[in-house]
Amino acid sequence: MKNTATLELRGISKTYGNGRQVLSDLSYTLAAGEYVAIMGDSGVGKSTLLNLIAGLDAPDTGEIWVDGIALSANDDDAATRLRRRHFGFIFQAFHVLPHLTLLQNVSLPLLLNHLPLDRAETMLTAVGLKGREQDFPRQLSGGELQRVAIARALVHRPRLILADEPTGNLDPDTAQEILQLMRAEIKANGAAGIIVTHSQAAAATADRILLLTKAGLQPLEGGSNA
Ligand SMILES: Nc1ncnc2c1ncn2[C@@H]1O[C@H](COP(=O)(O)OP(=O)(O)OP(=O)(O)O)[C@@H](O)[C@H]1O
Repeated sequence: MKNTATLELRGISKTYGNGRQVLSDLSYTLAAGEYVAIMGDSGVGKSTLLNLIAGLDAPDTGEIWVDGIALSANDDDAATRLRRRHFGFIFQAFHVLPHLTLLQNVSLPLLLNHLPLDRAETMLTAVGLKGREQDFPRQLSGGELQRVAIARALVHRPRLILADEPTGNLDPDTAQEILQLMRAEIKANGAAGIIVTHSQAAAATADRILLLTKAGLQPLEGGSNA
């Protein structure tokens, strides 16, 4: 493993077409094995930041480096390969595919990355869906679907896990179990993770809590520091 930061943000700025500047000259470095929560007022730009890191949108200025590779230096194919192999997304927008069984859905990142498929079943069990492998997404509740999305995001042991309100539609006990699973996966794989959340309980499962304001990302007390 290269001895570089897993994620490095250098002077990121983003203004939307309507002239609204959301992020201004934001810099931050996330090391391998680090798990941070980002909190902040509604509209401050948390999802915008996560979308930029995910490569779903491009910053106006600045660079985003993942494992020593600049995202902007990648052509589209290379960026897609990097994301597919190294990223795990837990976003509301990343729907579970309706025509695939749960097992097929969770197997997808393994298939695309030519990895052994057996971990798909393990991950479904880890999120409490053992015995539901052959079910289709339409047979699941919203919370169960979210757990499938989480299993799919973690199954290929990504280097960088990005989660936007991952437990928003889970009951508190299940949310805690899933958050601890996310944390355990990040730590076991020497990955890095960012969770964006309004929930203090969810944020407290990260190593550190960062507050996003107009001034940038500032540390806040309250992470688990474990
Ligand atoms: N595609 C877009 N076009 C124009 N403005 C946008 C776009 N996406 C987001 N915004 C604006 O940018 C600002 C930041 O939005 P963002 O979703 O990043 O905030 P957030 O901190 O994640 O908020 P919340 O906690 O409410 O989810 C908001 O004022 C929003 O209206």
